[in-house]
Amino acid sequence: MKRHHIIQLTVVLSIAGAVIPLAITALLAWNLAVRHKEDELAVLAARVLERAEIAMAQAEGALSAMAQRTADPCSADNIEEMRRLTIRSRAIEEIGYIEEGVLACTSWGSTGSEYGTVASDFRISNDMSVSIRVEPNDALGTPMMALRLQRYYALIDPGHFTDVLAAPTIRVALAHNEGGVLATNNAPGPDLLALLTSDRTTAPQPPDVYAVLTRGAFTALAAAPRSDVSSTLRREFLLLLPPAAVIVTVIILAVIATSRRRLSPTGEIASGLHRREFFVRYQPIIRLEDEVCLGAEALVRWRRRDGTEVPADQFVPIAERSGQIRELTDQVIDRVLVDMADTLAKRPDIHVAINFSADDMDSGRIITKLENALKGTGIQPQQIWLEATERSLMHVDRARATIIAAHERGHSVAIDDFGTGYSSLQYLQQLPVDAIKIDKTFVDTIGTDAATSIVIPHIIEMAKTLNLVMVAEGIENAEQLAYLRAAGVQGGQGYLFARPLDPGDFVAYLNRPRGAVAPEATQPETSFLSIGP
Ligand SMILES: Nc1nc2c(ncn2[C@@H]2O[C@H](COP(=O)(O)O[C@H]3[C@@H](O)[C@H](n4cnc5c(=O)[nH]c(N)nc54)O[C@@H]3COP(=O)(O)O)[C@@H](O)[C@H]2O)c(=O)[nH]1
Repeated sequence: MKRHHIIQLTVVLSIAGAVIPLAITALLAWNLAVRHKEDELAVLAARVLERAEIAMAQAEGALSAMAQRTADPCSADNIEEMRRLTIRSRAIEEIGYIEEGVLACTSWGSTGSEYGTVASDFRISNDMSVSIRVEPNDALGTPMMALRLQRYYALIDPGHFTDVLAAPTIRVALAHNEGGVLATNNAPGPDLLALLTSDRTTAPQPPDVYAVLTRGAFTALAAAPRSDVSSTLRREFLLLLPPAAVIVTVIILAVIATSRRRLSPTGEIASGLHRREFFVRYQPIIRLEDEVCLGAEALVRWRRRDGTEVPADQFVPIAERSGQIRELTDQVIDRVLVDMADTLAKRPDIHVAINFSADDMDSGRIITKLENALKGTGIQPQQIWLEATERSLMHVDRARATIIAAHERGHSVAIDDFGTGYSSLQYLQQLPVDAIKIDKTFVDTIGTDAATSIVIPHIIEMAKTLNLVMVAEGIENAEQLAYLRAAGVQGGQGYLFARPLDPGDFVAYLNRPRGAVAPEATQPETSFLSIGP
């Protein structure tokens, strides 16, 4: 993914990382606010039910008490008792006695007025019936509910059930299972009343927040408009905001950290490895004696998606530090075998030197990797050289074990950049390497009066003493070539011969007619590379 795409994605994910948790928080706050409102409404509905139950119980009790009296129903004593029961009960408005359709007396005295035919709407028990809407003759105002036992009746104002202390926006209703809606307060609409009378699960959901409670034969409803919820919503949202802010911060930090990682060199190398953007160029290695090409050094390159080519020294050290060098080495080995399988199989006199890092040399895992990779390719292990810098061989014991294992399989091993590291005679004696590659910095001093120009004769002497093959790096001019050839350095590479080449160009270079010995004539025994285990 390109840099600006990663930055765009980071911005989008950061915004989403902030918006989504805040939206979820708002939704959660809304649900909590609704839940709290529903709880408040349930308390109101419970109060309505309680009032209804108490009122009914009081009316039933009063009627039973009156029915048990033996005195003349409309005697002064009986009327006094009716009045006493009416006054003692908050719910009962009136108790009366009916005789042959005539209201003989009530708690307020004798009347003699017509009672009329009042149909009963439902029965509480076998002998107690209820009429929901009774218009009392003495016009107490609102329609009343009448409970009747034998000839006694008690009038209850149903408004008393629903007349609970609540905000004006709160709508309340009470229904009896058999009698339907008994009382309402603040005029609940038909959609709310439907919740009392029909199946609540199938009834259309009203826009209001509501609570419906059923106890015994009564069902009570309390409802509030959604706008009432907003007052508690703010409080709930502010309560949830601190944890939401923490989540948002964590998400944004994680997004930024991930994109920084992806934008970091390590992240970019990881993407490059994932997309296998690394490829190999081959710098010819020349036998100085007759300038015959005997092989090549594999030098990794990175072609980014935008087409830019990154040189090895800009990413190899990073890959070494980040532990990505293993994957990189593996991809280089695979690439070399793909690029060179045909050429190496046809030309057993040719070798390719692959660079390995400290991690590769310490772990020794490359030996197995090479062994597996070479299987069935027709390439001889002798044709793959291992190159490692002196710094890569610092853990002498582990490096020696890897070198020995390489020898056992037929590979040769060269110390790269010789002279720039910790090279000492003792150190070299401990490592059974086959060749040294004299670093370019020393080759550069040939023919100059640089202070380091005196080093190269010593390196050459030391290598000869230890019977090591020498390959000089970075030969750029004829003077350097002449000096090295005269000093007995067997091999060399550098821009004087060729720059690192693409595989096809290297094969063409290898087969070039100019000054080259015919491939058939270039037999391994004539090569300085015929050394080895
Ligand atoms: N672990 C691995 N290390 C690798 C691998 N491929 C390369 N490397 C190491 O990276 C360092 C830089 O290498 P590179 O940029 O490829 O440079 C090499 C040559 O291009 C350059 N060269 C060769 N001849 C000349 C010359 O005449 N003049 C001149 N100015 N430069 C020249 O030198 C580098 C050769 O390096 P080496 O022989 O290995 O020292 C370098 O340390 C590589 O080792 C890899 O796959 N794995």
